[in-house]
Amino acid sequence: MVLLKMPMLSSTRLLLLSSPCQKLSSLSKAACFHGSGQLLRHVESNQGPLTLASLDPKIDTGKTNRGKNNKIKLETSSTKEKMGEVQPLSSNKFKSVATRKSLESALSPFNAKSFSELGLPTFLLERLEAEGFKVPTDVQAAAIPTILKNHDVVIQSYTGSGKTLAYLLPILSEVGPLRRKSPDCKDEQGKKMEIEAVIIAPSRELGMQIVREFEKLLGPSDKKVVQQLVGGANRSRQEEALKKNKPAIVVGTPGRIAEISAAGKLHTHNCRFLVLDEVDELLSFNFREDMHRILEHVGRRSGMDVREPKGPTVRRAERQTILVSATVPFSVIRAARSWGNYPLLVQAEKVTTLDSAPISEPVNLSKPSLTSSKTSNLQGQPAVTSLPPSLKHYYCVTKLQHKIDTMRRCIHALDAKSVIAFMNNTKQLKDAVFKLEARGIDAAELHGALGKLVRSTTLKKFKNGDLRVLVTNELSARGLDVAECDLVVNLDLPTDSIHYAHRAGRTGRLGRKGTVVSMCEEPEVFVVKKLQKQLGVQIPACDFVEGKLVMTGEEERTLERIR
Ligand SMILES: Nc1ncnc2c1ncn2[C@@H]1O[C@H](COP(=O)(O)OP(=O)(O)OP(=O)(O)O)[C@@H](O)[C@H]1O
Repeated sequence: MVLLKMPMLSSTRLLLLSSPCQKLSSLSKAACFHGSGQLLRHVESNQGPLTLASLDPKIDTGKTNRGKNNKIKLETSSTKEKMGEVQPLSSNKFKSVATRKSLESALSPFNAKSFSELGLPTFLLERLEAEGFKVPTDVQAAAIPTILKNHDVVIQSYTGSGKTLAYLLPILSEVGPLRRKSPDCKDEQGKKMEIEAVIIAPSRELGMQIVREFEKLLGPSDKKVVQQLVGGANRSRQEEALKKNKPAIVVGTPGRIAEISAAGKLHTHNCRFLVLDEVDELLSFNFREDMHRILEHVGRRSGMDVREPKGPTVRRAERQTILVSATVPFSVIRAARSWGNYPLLVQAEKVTTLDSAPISEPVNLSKPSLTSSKTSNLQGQPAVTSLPPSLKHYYCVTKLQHKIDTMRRCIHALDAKSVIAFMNNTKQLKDAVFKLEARGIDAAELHGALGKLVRSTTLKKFKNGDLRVLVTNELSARGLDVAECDLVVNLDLPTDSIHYAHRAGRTGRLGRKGTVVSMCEEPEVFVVKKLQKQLGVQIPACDFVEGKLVMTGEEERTLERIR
């Protein structure tokens, strides 16, 4: 077998403006990334110098009863480069993958210990066992002890590597019926229950998925401990449920959480955990006002002086802030420094200071500035691994009017069972579905303009395998977890490398195999080349001939030379 190895390059945000509509959305997002700092009340200078000694994980941070084995391994730099692998066509089997059993050990994210070594309470360990979670993933093994030690964290690890449980387990260790009960812990019956953890996600689908993950571990009798507060659902019913069930954990979208909070129906001043899942998306312009309210209110007691000296050795008087995403641009690092208390960066199995974080400023690659000094400075920076190592990437040049036909040939060539196809323009999704169905492929559209019932039903059908293709837009690019998805097709190229990473990450989850095929017209090939460079992955040209995927570009000739 011939392997082509190439070092990962810095995953700097790209701005590729290929249509007026994309241009607008990209620009507004870029504006918000730059502008998010203006939201912030605390400035960096409040925090004092950050030293490794001050981060000593063995120092007691105020809470008791922590596990003994949860020392945090701090690394001061993240300069190890990971190697991507590209295999020649002949070695590809393109089998569809349906179950956890099919994890490839070489690419598996499970190199860690057992859950019992991470300092989790017994009840929770029992629930994990019962639900079939046997071994923590690398990011879980690093993040769980760090959060249990009260550190604010930024968790960055590639898509499908288990980031949800990485924050959910430490929260359940401290909040709700599975928690570690310490002597001073008040009984629920003796004390008015308050919200102790708030989790924010950018979409209703992702919010509901997180709630299901909580419910799985809480079990049927305790599932009211968590409540979803997502948009699109009946607000007064949600407010009534809050009053009646007194949940300890709420999971929701920024708009709905901010709305209920502003109405005085959500009491979060004593909240201990604030999680922003897909934080880079939550920093976008669309969520700006709601996020401002949430960050100002959750876990912030009135009268508390937020300018008090901070430090990991000080008993926490305010919330613990946990920021999570597969992509961490500089705006997130800046936000973490401003909102957090000595935050640490957890990247896969490593825990480092934010100082050693790779900094990625947006670079507009629609201009011919690739060789400018700014770009060349980025070359030496460590790679940000946002993509699962098990993914295979290809692009296929095809005329606009032939894209659906090319996709049909792609699905058959790869024998793909569960496909997510992304388009940029919502209005074109229906037409794509119509054409796929005309070719005998079960498909449905999913986007934000559909009613909540249609959205839930479509997603359920896709997860159950009743639909072969889900045709969607950016709504489904973030967080959506469908284990069986074995192919992602970009019917339109994404606007930048961050969007590419999240779309691609819907397949190849948790070490499974997955393929990403981007369809483009000849004049767009340069965009693929730039994505390839930014992401540090090989994206060879391919076509689908006689029911097979064949590589057609210079990469194939390179492979021939190596052979
Ligand atoms: N330790 C584990 N053992 C087995 N399965 C796990 C484990 N941890 C997580 N999973 C499962 O792996 C899948 C992917 O996890 P999750 O959605 O948290 O990934 P993620 O890193 O948040 O991805 P994304 O960046 O796309 O949101 C989920 O179905 C989850 O239940």
